[in-house]
This record gives sequence, structure tokens and C-alpha cells, in this order.
Amino acid sequence: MTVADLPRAGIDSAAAPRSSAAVAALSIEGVSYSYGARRALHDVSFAVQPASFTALLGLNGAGKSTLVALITRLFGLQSGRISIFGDDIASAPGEALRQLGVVFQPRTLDLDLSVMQNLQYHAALHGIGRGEARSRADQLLTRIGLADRAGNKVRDLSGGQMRRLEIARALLHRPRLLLLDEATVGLDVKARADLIGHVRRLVTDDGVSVLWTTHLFDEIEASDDLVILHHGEVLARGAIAKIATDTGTEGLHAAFRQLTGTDHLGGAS
Ligand SMILES: Nc1ncnc2c1ncn2[C@@H]1O[C@H](COP(=O)(O)OP(=O)(O)OP(=O)(O)O)[C@@H](O)[C@H]1O
Repeated sequence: MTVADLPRAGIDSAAAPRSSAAVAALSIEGVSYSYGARRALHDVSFAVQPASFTALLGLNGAGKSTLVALITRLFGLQSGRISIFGDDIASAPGEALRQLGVVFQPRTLDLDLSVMQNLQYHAALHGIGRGEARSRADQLLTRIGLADRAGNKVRDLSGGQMRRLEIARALLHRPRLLLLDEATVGLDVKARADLIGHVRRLVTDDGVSVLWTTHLFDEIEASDDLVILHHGEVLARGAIAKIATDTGTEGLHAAFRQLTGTDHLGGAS
């Protein structure tokens, strides 16, 4: 089976856009959030365009996880607006979240169940029937290179394979927007490259829109939409070349250093 034979993982006719194709996959407008007196996000605004890879770059404490918690409605909004393909997460949460798949930073697989059982359990939570779940799971496991591991217990997988399984699980209900929060933490260099390659192919081959949060500069490519978040504020948006031009610097490291005033650079550690 080739990629062309597979259903487009990101496209679900039931979740087709209601209006024009110009609607952003994810729109964040004027979002602020505080934990008591501690401000975590301040007037954050940016958008993820359909079928694009947007990298949200920030050092530890920048506010990435807080933003993920707001997008997924783990936390309630204090101010601002978030919408997914035009559906407001506060006023139309069902419609909005149906179009969202999430891979959270901590692993959330059941280690004692098989790969297929993990997927079927999750599909049942989404109300997907057994036959349909099996068919979608088979397709997704092929898509992410785990078809031969369907019967294995999850605890026998490598860290990178577990992450890929979490991506397959996040795509089971055919969301058009995939949110991954520091998905490569704990993986070695090869597993990181492998994982990010899979995610990039979901964008180019299947039209999935991706928001990828990271503190690692080497996970960002020249063609990505980049959002630099620092101490809860968006300091720059756009492609690396644009940000470098805007800051009068050469390349991402220098631009980041200039924008944030910090020498603490995220490397491939
Ligand atoms: N439950 C909490 N109570 C109080 N402050 C918090 C809480 N969670 C996060 N913070 C603070 O909010 C700010 C943003 O944290 P957040 O975890 O969103 O950043 P992050 O970019 O995800 O960092 P990391 O990569 O380390 O997870 C930090 O100053 C953090 O200390």
C-alpha cells in the first residue's frame, strides 16, 4: 500500500470547514493567563495556517504548556479567544475539540495493553465502532511505520515508537489540527529526527495542520512558521529568514539571542 492509497489522515468530511479555506486551523487572540500573581502568558496572539507546520519555540518556563492546557481546555481561559477552524473553544467546545488531536508531554499509553488495544480503547472513547476502529488503526500504524508491532505490548516498544503510537492515537478521530507538546523529550537524536520526519509528512502528504512546541532550535526548518515565546510573550513570528531580517541578525540563534537577551540556547541535548 502506498501513501496515496490511504485516507487523508487530516481530512474528515464530517469536520469539513464551514466557511472559506482562509480560516486558520488554530487562532490565538490576545490570550493572557496568570497563576495567582504569577503571569504565565501575556497578550499572546498567533495563528496556525491550514496544512502548515508551526513551531512554538520557547525555553523552559516560556509558557508553552500553559498555552497547550488552554487550547485543550484543561484550563479555562481568563482572557482572549482561541478557535479551531473557526470554532471558538469556549462557545463551541465540542465542534472545536473534535478537530483537534493532542500528544501531551507526559506519556499516556497503557503499557500492559497491546499497541492495537491502546488504539481500540481510545477509538471507543470517541464512539468509533470496532470494525471502523480496526481499519483506521491498521492504516495509521502503516502510516507511522508500526504495522508489524500491532500485537506487541506497549512496554516492549522503544521511546520513539511509543511517541509514534501516541501520534497514531491522536489521529484516530481524524482531526485536522495536531498539537504536540515537546514530543521529542527523552528521545535520542535518531528517534527525534525520525519522529519529526513522520510529523512533517503528515503535513505535506495528508494536509494535517501541526503546532509543534519545542525548546530545541535544531527541530525548526527554514520553511516553518515560527513563533518565539519568551516569558509568556510572543517576541517574533514568521519564517526564520524574516525574523533574522527583522532583527538585523544572521540566523535563528543570533535572532533569539537579540530578542530575548539570553545566551541560553536550546541545543540538541
Ligand atoms: N501550576 C502552576 N502554578 C504556578 N505557576 C505555574 C504553574 N504552572 C506553570 N507555572 C509558571 O508559569 C510559567 C510558564 O510555565 P509553563 O510550564 O507554561 O512553561 P513551558 O514553556 O511549558 O516550560 P517547560 O518547557 O519547562 O514545561 C512559568 O513561570 C511557571 O513557573
